[in-house]
Amino acid sequence: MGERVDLWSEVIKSEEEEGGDVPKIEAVYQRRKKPENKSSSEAVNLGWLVKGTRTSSINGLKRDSWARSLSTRGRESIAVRAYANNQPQKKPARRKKPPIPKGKVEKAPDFQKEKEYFRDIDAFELLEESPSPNKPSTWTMGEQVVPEMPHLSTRLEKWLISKKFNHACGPSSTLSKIFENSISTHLDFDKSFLDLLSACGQMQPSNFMEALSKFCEPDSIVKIGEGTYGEAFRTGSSVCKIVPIDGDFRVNGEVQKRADELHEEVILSWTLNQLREFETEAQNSCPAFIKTQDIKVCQGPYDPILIKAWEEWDDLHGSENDHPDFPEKQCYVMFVLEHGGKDLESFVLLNFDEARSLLVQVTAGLAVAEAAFEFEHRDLHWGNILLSRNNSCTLPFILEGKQISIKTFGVQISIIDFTLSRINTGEKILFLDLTSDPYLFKGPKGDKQAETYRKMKAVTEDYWEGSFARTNVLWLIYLVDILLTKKSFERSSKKRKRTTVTKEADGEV
Ligand SMILES: Nc1ncnc2c1ncn2[C@@H]1O[C@H](COP(=O)(O)OP(=O)(O)OP(=O)(O)O)[C@@H](O)[C@H]1O
Repeated sequence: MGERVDLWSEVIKSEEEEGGDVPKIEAVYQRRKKPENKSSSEAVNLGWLVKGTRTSSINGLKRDSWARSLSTRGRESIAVRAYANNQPQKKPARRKKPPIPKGKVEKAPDFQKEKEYFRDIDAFELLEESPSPNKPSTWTMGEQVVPEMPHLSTRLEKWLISKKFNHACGPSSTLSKIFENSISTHLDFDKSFLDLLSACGQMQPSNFMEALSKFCEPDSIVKIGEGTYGEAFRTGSSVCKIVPIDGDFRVNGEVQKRADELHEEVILSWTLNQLREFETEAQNSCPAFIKTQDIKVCQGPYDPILIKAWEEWDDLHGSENDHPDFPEKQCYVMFVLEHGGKDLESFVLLNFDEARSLLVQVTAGLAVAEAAFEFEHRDLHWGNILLSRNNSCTLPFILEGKQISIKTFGVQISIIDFTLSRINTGEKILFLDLTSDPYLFKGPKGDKQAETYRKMKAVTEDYWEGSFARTNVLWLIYLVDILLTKKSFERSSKKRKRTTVTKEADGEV
């Protein structure tokens, strides 16, 4: 996260330390650190940096698989209008904004009382400013260098600064109390973090366990999977995927994702959720993408219960990830998802009908999302297709107004992990610029997954913001290959016999 301005908590803390009214002038000797520039171009450089150290043993990195090493995740978005001018492609019908679940949006605080209070004291001049001609962003106080003003731009701003650096002037301590519970946390966060919080319907990050205990008894939490960025835990009937963000140290050998990237992934997840609305007038709907039930920003170290769950999984499966030792201030995004079952890599398909249904569901799902949002998954390897068995016979899909019923043979798929995905929400195009991740295209020759990334690169010609539905087709071809070469069915001897007979009748060996 960028530099935070937490004047309120400092003011309040210093008041408490002073024991109330004793005025004390404190000098500030540190120059305010320049905020980190977090533009995507810098992220690109950072990515290279990480790649450079990746193969070395710095930090004892555990992950080194190219397939799971997308270090540069500079997710980007461009406005639809700008995009439409460049591309001879049809802009999709504007859809209503992604729905934030009803009842989950917290009410914004009403600052009316506080505003009136400050209007009343507006006549006060609270601080004598003496801008340094040499350093416009600093004020001088003798030898001391005073931090530059945060962008609060009100009388409040001046009062806060005066309170911080000259306790003798300004109104009494009651002022700080007025805002204590309402805006102190807001002053604490940078813009992209606030945007992320807002997309999650929050004013401030939640406590980890408070958030998790809404879904299950904490003791029942079990780790069920892991990716480079996320740890997945089963919490009752849901799955919580926890992604650390904004920290200045690497996790699993990768630079942590930034709040603005996660903000886009949050929008993308809510947008795909719209496809699950089967209204009568719906033009495009399908149940093929994992249902996002909630998304929360959390803060704090991993709870001992989560650490225990992590260690138990590590004992059984041998984790590729780092042990989750996070500091007090660590922030995360917690995706609360429907449990989608097992990934295709470990799921045992019982017969050809199940394999065929899997292919049809994935194909239809991609077709629907493509029609609705120009969606391209761009990373549909067998770890990102989950399967579960249920008693369903068919599943409803609507493609461009046409209702389709797909036979499931008792198997239902859920597509997950939209990190590389591209989507046109009707307001923005969200995509990941893979140009900045050359390592992704350097996987082993002949490996189906590696070849698929390379084919995508050839199709898009590195213009990743563009719409290239063919990338979806490339992943379908990959999927067929995987089913043919890497999956086998348990077959009864009776069935095997019948197959042989049929083949012989057809003149096949
Ligand atoms: N909704 C879900 N239901 C069941 N299992 C899930 C679910 N979401 C994630 N998982 C499990 O957690 C694993 C990691 O999830 P995911 O692929 O989304 O993480 P990631 O960090 O984004 O991965 P990557 O390394 O591909 O970037 C999955 O392979 C799967 O085993």
